[in-house]
Amino acid sequence: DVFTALCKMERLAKFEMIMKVALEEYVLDLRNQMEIVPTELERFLTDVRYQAMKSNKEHFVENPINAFHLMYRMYNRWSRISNLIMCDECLQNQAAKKYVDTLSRFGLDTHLNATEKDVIGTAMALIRLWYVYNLDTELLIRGQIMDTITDPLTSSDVFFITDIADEQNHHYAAIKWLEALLKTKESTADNEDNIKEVHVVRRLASAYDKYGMPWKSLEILQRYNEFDSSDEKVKENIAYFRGKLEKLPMSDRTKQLTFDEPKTREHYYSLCRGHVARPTQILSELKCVYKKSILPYYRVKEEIMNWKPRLSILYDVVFDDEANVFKEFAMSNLHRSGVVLTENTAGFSEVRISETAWVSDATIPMAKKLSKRVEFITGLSTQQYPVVSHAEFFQIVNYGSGGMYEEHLDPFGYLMSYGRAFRPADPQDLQGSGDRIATWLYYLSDVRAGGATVFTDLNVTVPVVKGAAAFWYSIDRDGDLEQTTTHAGCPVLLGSKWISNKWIRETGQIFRRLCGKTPKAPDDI
Ligand SMILES: O=C(O)CCC(=O)C(=O)O
Ligand SMILES: [Fe+2]
Repeated sequence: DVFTALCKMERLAKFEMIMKVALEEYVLDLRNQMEIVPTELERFLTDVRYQAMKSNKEHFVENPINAFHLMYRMYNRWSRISNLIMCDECLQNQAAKKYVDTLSRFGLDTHLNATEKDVIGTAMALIRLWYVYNLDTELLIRGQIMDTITDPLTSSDVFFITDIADEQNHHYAAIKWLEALLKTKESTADNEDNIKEVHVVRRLASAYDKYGMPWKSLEILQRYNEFDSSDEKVKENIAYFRGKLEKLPMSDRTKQLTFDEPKTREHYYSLCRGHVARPTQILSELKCVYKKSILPYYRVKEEIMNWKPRLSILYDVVFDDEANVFKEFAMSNLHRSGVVLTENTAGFSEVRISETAWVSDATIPMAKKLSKRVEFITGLSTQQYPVVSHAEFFQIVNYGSGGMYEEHLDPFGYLMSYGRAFRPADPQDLQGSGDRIATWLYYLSDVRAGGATVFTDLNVTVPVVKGAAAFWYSIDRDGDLEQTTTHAGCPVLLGSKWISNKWIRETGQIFRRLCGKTPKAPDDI
């Protein structure tokens, strides 16, 4: 997959530049051979010249609308063009051979090519961002997200996106998007793609019908017919819906359009938007301190976000060049992030859209350095041994377009002993090192918007601040799970989010995390 990591999408945008050059050469060669250049190819080349100029700019795909445009073009248009050039008999042609050669000379690996899953992934990203951040649908279609503006979504883009939304049971979104598209159609004379207002009207009517509101479909069509009665299809549709409605009992005519995202996630979304206020009583007890480390000369800026369980943000704990070393390492080692799914199985799932690389302290000196820093600041051991380690390898993560990680707890053990039926992926490892006692999360990048780490029980939103780290205990001093450390990584709205996790295990901390005066005493690090 490509959509699952922003850095892969950036590579894809660069890849397109090379494809564009190869295509230009191909057209030139055809002309020199006095061959006919297919009009589709000519038209595409004009478009792609203009597009690739923009998509080659840095940070381009960090905008999810751009990410969608790029993927859509790659999957739908480039693949058609490639088929056109590389058909069996065409490959006899010198120009076509050269085209293929140029691509392979640049080592363009096929797995970087966009697949259907990628286009769907970037379309779903737009839907997700729209409902999580309450984005204005019309503005979004016009290409605006917050204060950034880019190429609008065309009518056929919106048709594609709403089809995906419908398939994935986001019917509310599909209807709202079509309604907004209709409004933009009404307010502009734009009729690109030959998609006219009437086409949108009929789609919207059909979407309402599928949703179980055929009377709304009828209403929409009738309204359109009053204004323009020349369309025969609309008249047919009106007759069809009249007939359908007559057969429908009155009791089935009451359904209204309602927001269909699970209610349980609404709180998580509010936190992502930064809209949850905490009680003044709690806020008044929080503070910022210069925290002592285990080195006598080293102190760090700590913002305490919660006392029990202890949750803090540490500032200026990783420098830009250090973060770059991690990112560089990760870029060539990324794989889709896994999650524990069921008994004994780990896997990929839609709850986590990102890619991951693991790095041990022995692999690169920077990993050792940053591990040690965690140890200096927290006082906990991060020592790695061949068998039983005190902490895990660093997990470096890059999120994808609209990428997020839904609510979860970091320790594995709760899967075993806290009422859930299934066991962790690697019980042997847990027997040796114990469970994840604490999480240290380095923020290796800034983002323009979104992507906060939110704690849904504590009502804490930790923003993405490059150079900072979040640190919290997931298991209390008594060895019990801190259920309230349930947290999530919010969808990234604008930007490329990089983090690196260090999970600290129970073993090795016995003389480092001392008991409190009472079994449940808050941590005081
Ligand atoms: O990306 C984030 O903000 C949270 C990530 C996280 O919770 C995890 O990787 O376990
Ligand atoms: Fe986590």
